[in-house]
This record gives sequence, C-alpha cells and structure tokens, in this order.
Amino acid sequence: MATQRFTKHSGAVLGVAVTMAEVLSADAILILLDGSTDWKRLRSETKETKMPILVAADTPEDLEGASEFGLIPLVLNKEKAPLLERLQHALLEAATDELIRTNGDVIAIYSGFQQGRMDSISHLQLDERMRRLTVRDLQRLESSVPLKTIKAVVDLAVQIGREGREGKAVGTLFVVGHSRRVMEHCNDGGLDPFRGANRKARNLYDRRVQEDVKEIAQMDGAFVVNSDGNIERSRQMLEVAHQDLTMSKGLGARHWAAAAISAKTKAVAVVVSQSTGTVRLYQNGELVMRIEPMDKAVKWQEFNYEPPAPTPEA
Ligand SMILES: Nc1ncnc2c1ncn2[C@@H]1O[C@H](COP(=O)(O)OP(=O)(O)OP(=O)(O)O)[C@@H](O)[C@H]1O
Repeated sequence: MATQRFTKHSGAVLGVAVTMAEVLSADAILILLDGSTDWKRLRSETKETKMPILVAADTPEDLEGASEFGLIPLVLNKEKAPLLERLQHALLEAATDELIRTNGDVIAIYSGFQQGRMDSISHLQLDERMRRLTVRDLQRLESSVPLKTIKAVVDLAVQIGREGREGKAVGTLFVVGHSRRVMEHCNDGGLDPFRGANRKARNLYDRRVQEDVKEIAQMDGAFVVNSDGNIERSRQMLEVAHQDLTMSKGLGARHWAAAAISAKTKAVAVVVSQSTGTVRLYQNGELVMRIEPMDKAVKWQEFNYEPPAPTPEA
C-alpha cells in the first residue's frame, strides 16, 4: 500500500481549495492521492465545510479508514495512468455514483508537478456529455441484466475504445446477460482461453481478468458475459439473422451482430468500434446508448500543459 504524507503544506493547499469551492459553489472537493494519508488530519483541515470531500486513490487499501472520517472514497485502479486520465476517471466514477452532478463543478487537488505533494488546484467543470455514463441513463435501459454488471462491461469497453492495445485501435463485442440463450447462437471463432477456466479467472471485476480481456479483444469474435460478470465464452461468432433491423450507415458486421443478438435474446450487447473507439449499447435490436471515447467527452482546457496521449496508428 502506497502512502502520501499529509504535511503543513497539504493543509494550506486544502484550505485554499475549500475557500475556492465555497466561493464558486462547487459540488465537491476532489483530492487525488498517490496513496493512503492521514485521514484524521485531512478531515480536521476541512471541518469548516459541509461540502462533500472525495478522496481518490488507486486501491481499496489506499483508502481504508477514509470513510470513518466522513470522506468519500473513490477507487481508481489506474496506477500507471497519466494524471489527466486519473482525474477524468475520478470524475466519471463520482458522476456515475451520483456524488456530483454531471454538469457540475468540482475543485480538484492533486500532485501535478511532484509526486506525493499536493501542489495543484483546479476548478473543473464537467462536460454535459458525461451524462451518457450516469447510472440514471443505465437505469433507463430497464434491463433484466443487473446494472452493476452492465456498468462493469461498459467501463471496460470504454477503456478498450480509448486505449486500444499496444498503439493499435481495438474493436470488440460483449454480450451481457442471458448467457445460456446467447450461447445457443454462438460458434467458436478460435481457441477460447476462458473456456474451462475457474470462475475467479473469468470474473470481469478482477483486474487481471480485465487485462486478459483487453488482450483477447484484439482477436475476432465476441465475449459472452453472464449476469454476475463471469465470462462464459470469448472469441465467439454470433449466428443471428438481422433482416428486420435497421442500422446507421457505416456500421459493419460487428454492430449488426450486436443489434441482432439483442433482438433475439434479452441480453444487452456492448460494442466497441475499432474505427472510432465509440461504445454502443444495443437492446431489443435497437441502439440505446452511445458513448464517445472519454478523451473527447470532457473539455480539459485547464490541463493543456500536459502533452496529449499519442494517437494510435491507423
Ligand atoms: N457475427 C459476428 N459475431 C462476432 N463478431 C463479429 C461478427 N461479425 C463480425 N464480427 C467481428 O467484427 C470485426 C469487424 O467487422 P466489421 O469491420 O464489419 O465491423 P464494424 O461493425 O464496422 O465494426 P468496427 O467499427 O469495429 O470496424 C470482425 O473482424 C469480427 O471480429
């Protein structure tokens, strides 16, 4: 578990952030940490404000004990990610959990220049388009597939769409829920590494499994995920007719297959487009949600001191 010292300097920066947040009527203060810190001291420096204080770090262990002091922990699981991405992810998590409004304001404190030292404060305004990923939007799907599982798949799909793999754009397809019915319409598209693996090695909530999925996503075919988030199959070719469906121009076989399986079964299909990184959700044969890659979905003028991530090769 990493730690970050809470110093007199941290207290002073926090004090300024609290004043800023009050003056600007922000929704919350977000503290991005490089590890666990002195929660008691952090709380005592912010006791004057009733504003929610979100503390974000990479692992649940880093955040242990924070909630006992009325702080709201946010686990990032983004150890090696650049600052911009960690901040974006923290905001997205907070918006998804409805801790902040999706078009709200947040005062963020983070180590912008020196690791382990709270040296930067920013006033962040969330973009309207982040709304696409709120729980409320997912709830509107009225699916029999648990929201938690859909959200986990969507999170992973968004990551795949944004990051690709080893500099290359990756597209893939997840069919979530009602897996037994879904498998009736599947054929192996190649050797399936998940077949026969024990449950833990197939559960999407596990970070190692997420990495495996990113690797396998480079190959042809779909992932079949059950309602609990276990991967039942990967590299599956879906055999479903799509005569009665309509689809936006320019979308190819992967998207047709996604729409068709969602029409044929009660599963939700989550597609990552290789060409654009856009994630689309299909239900009952129709497009029900579209999520642009996160980097485009948030305006970050405040952060233009950081060079943009290299664009994947075409
Ligand atoms: N029936 C299917 N079941 C599962 N995967 C499929 C199916 N059809 C196509 N795919 C996958 O989609 C890949 C790309 O197909 P295509 O380019 O036509 O899709 P697309 O919808 O245009 O998606 P993208 O935007 O990612 O290119 C194929 O290489 C294959 O891996």
